[in-house]
Amino acid sequence: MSDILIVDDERDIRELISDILRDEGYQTRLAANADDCIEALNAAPPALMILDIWLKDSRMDGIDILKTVKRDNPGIPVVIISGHGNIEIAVAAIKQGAYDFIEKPFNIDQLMVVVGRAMEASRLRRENADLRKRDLTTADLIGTSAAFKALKAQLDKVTKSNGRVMLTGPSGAGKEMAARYIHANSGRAAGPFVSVSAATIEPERMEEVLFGRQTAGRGVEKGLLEQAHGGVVYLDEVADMPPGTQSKILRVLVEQQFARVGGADKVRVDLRVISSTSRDLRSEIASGRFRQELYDRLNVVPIPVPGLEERREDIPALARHFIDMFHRAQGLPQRDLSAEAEAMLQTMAWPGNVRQLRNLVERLLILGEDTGPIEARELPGETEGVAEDGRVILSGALATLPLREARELFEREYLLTQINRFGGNISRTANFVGMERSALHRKLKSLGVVTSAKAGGRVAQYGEEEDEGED
Ligand SMILES: Nc1ncnc2c1ncn2[C@@H]1O[C@H](COP(=O)(O)OP(=O)(O)OP(=O)(O)O)[C@@H](O)[C@H]1O
Repeated sequence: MSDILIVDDERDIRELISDILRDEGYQTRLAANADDCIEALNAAPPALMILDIWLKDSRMDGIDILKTVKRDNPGIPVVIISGHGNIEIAVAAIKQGAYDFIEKPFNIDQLMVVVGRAMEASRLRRENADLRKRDLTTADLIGTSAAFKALKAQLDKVTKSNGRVMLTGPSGAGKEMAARYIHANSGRAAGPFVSVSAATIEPERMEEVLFGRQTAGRGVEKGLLEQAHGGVVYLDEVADMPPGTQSKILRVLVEQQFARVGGADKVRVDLRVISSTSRDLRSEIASGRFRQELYDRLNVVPIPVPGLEERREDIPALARHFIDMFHRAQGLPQRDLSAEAEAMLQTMAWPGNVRQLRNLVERLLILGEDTGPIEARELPGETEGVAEDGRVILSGALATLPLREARELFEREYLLTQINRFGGNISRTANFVGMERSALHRKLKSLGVVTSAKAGGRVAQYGEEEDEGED
């Protein structure tokens, strides 16, 4: 990401700019029209773009390309080249997000000043983004539960080797985080960590994205595998890999080398492969969707990553960790968690695992109060209920109480609800809940529930006795 993409329909001009910049030590890539430009952007985002406004034989002009870049790659600074006297267009381009402009004809010094400034801005922006990303992705793994400790012990063991690791576990449980942990604590920590999400790469572009491209005009554009040289390549959700990609990856693993698209040279890269799946690969293999040979090569050390519900003990520490993180990275308020909110978080269902917790914390910090602890009432309307798998979901209020008090609260609310359902009719209620009428009366009395025969409204309540409601 330290090269400059020069987009100009006039060959002399783009080559002149390129020569000047290369003399100054920059790497350049050239594009003559919108299609070449978009292709180059997709192959790898450059550190800077120099873009001519008028492009002949191009399906988009410079302003349209600028808009596309600002939409898809807002971090790339774009310097516009405008014709002499076209100051309005240059101003319009700046409004669309261009970093600066140079007017034709320009001299070398002007060009170098603008490019120097833009590259510096780009470097700072990247550094910032990297810092933020590191903050969000490679922070220490949080957890003290038994399930987490078992995971950590396995991760620590594999940091010392170079073996291929397959992380399994539900989505959002922290598989990529675990892979980053292995990388950061291994001998490859100084090398790159490159994440490949095969499902999101268009199958037609897969080879180019993975293996890179080699052309006479543009030289070498490194693919993801080459970018990961000396480090770790993380194959995310391998079960989502189209069959063609599975074969290609398998061949690289077997041959330990590959060729770039359009190139004959064999490229050898030094990689550690860590992959992940949230699906059962054995059944994917059985149904013919995943190749057994690839599975055997990737699954050298399988490590299961537990879902959040298997490590509820870690939820408060994780929630506090995310509060700190969002405070530092985004300036969101640093709030504590009330005991009820904490208990409620620990009893909720977490189908989206740690990611869901992180998103919830972010939402609470954005939408909630600026000060004071996060309270249970701010949490999503999860209350007691019976989950699909038959487990009871408890609210924070119940979860913080001793059993006797929790049972009393439950019984009172349960019986109130039933009496109201049956319109205050104690016989029918007793029949439904499976108690003798007299026993139910005693129970209600001990719980402080009074019933009222008044028509309409809530006919049973907790509190002062009004009259002996009867059927
Ligand atoms: N133990 C942990 N400590 C701190 N943060 C964690 C931990 N586990 C996961 N996270 C955070 O939870 C979020 C989801 O984790 P990650 O992306 O690693 O999950 P994943 O299992 O790879 O998900 P998917 O399979 O959907 O890609 C990330 O923001 C990550 O930083």
